[in-house]
Amino acid sequence: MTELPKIKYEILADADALSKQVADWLLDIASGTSGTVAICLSGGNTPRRLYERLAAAPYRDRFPWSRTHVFWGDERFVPRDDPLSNYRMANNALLSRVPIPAANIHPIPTEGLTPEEAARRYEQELKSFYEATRGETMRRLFNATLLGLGEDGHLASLFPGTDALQERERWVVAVLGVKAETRITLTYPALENSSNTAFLVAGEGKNKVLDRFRRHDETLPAVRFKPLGELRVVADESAAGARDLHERTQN
Ligand SMILES: O=C1O[C@H](COP(=O)(O)O)[C@@H](O)[C@H](O)[C@H]1O
Repeated sequence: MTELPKIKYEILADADALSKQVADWLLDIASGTSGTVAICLSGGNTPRRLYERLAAAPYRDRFPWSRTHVFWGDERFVPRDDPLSNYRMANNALLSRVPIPAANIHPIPTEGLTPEEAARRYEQELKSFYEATRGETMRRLFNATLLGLGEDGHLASLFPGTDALQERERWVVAVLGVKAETRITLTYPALENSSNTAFLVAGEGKNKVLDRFRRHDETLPAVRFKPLGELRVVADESAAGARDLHERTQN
């Protein structure tokens, strides 16, 4: 039988409480890290409130932005100003509002390249960053990784039934033909190389998939994710369902 990873579940009253919990968690990690802090951001809608919170007091002034680098776990292959762009969402909600150096922002390229070239280029950027800042101390690629849980169990743009799920060498691949727009996604080996990871899960629409996740339904890409560091699931009550309220940690 596959050994189950230890997962910490945190169930918060609503999406606002969820965003505060995750903002505090990120601030703790960043403050407790000496030197460069690398955060892998998620896209979609769920993290928007968190990003807005980080851009406001007290987080805006307390966060060590000057030594923080941000990356993305996945991107839609659209121009940066497209409403679907994960970069655009994070930039509007957070990055354009805090004193983070432009050189510390590492968007997935989506213009002037083929999807395959974009994936290769981002992989090279991640590897260069890793070698420059992580090699000597054997630290993880990311200090913190944020992930969403899609209703079909996808994380980043690792969708059920796709070849990307089998990838163990490449750190970044292009995913064509699943969604209307091509995606660029980090693969399991890159996403798993994180000291701390949190799935952010909010809203009633996530009820069924979160239930399947908790039952370790291995058909879900999110269940097959086995990070090297700590893993937590931070959910609101509508995603978790009332029966979960007294059952907050699971091995
Ligand atoms: O398409 C995507 O969806 C997932 C889940 O988004 P959510 O808003 O339903 O939590 C997201 O994590 C990913 O970055 C995004 O590209």
